[in-house]
Amino acid sequence: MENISVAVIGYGNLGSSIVKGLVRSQKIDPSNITATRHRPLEGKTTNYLGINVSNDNVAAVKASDIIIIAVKPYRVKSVVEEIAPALDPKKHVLVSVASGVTIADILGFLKTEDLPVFRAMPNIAAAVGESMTCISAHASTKEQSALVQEIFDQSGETLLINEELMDAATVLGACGTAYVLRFIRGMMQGGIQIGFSSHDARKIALQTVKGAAELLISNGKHPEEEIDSVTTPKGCTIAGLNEMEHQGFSSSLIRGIVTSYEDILKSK
Ligand SMILES: NC(=O)C1=CN([C@@H]2O[C@H](COP(=O)(O)OP(=O)(O)OC[C@H]3O[C@@H](n4cnc5c(N)ncnc54)[C@H](OP(=O)(O)O)[C@@H]3O)[C@@H](O)[C@H]2O)C=CC1
Ligand SMILES: O=C(O)[C@@H]1CCC=N1
Repeated sequence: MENISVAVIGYGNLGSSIVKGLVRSQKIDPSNITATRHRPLEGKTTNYLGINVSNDNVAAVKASDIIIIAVKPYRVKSVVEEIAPALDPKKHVLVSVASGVTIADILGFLKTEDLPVFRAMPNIAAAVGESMTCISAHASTKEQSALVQEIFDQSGETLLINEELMDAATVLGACGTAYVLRFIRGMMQGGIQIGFSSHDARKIALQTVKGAAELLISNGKHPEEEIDSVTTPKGCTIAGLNEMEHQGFSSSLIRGIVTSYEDILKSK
């Protein structure tokens, strides 16, 4: 990976998280990363991470091997059409992280089937090396697939999936960050009501969420098995959990996930 150069077209919430994850990994020299944005830059063409920043998508493509498209879905067509003449199938690999835009859409914008095109669905925890990134590929060699996976491995866990599951991956793995953050906020609100300062409620909620996830990551168990270890018969945990379920806790989560999924399908 050391000699690979990466262009991130769209240095926004997700694009900057991907870049931070890559820089943090120290597997790629920041000077080999170029990120582009739409708004005019205020003078500096390197930023605090040591990467190149620019408004010139075509120059960024020409200077890079891996091109990550991280603009809003409705901008993918114009950006891909803009950079298409600069893309060389022998050199470049294109990766789109845009929600709901298929590989077939991108090939249509490119007007070629020859370029290796990937979809990847990371989340903003890439910035701290803890993303979950699902990846699917078109017309790529094993080496190209391995390279794209290695790039996203630097910012968390990766999973190769069939593209038909990419919208589901978007909901569970990318929107999922927001669902979990809202859960944490709810924990904090409850914690404050029963006596903690916001600061301490935040600390307790975060470490409790992290600990619960780490338990399952380390032992591979189903959550309900560990819930059994927490719920004392006639105890306070089961009383609270059952009340949460009476109020529709799991059901609202499932419905929210399905609604997000339907929203992506509607946008097509
Ligand atoms: N946010 C998330 O958690 C996730 C987002 N995604 C996908 O990632 C994509 C980006 O989302 P997000 O980061 O939230 O969006 P943002 O609006 O934060 O970022 C979009 C970036 O694209 C830049 N941009 C716009 N037009 C151009 C252009 N013509 N050339 C170069 N750059 C341009 C913007 O520039 P400027 O800053 O100057 O306005 C901005 O930096 C979307 O397609 C989304 O579906 C996928 C998974 C998770
Ligand atoms: O909400 C969105 O549209 C994007 C896609 C996945 C996460 N954020």
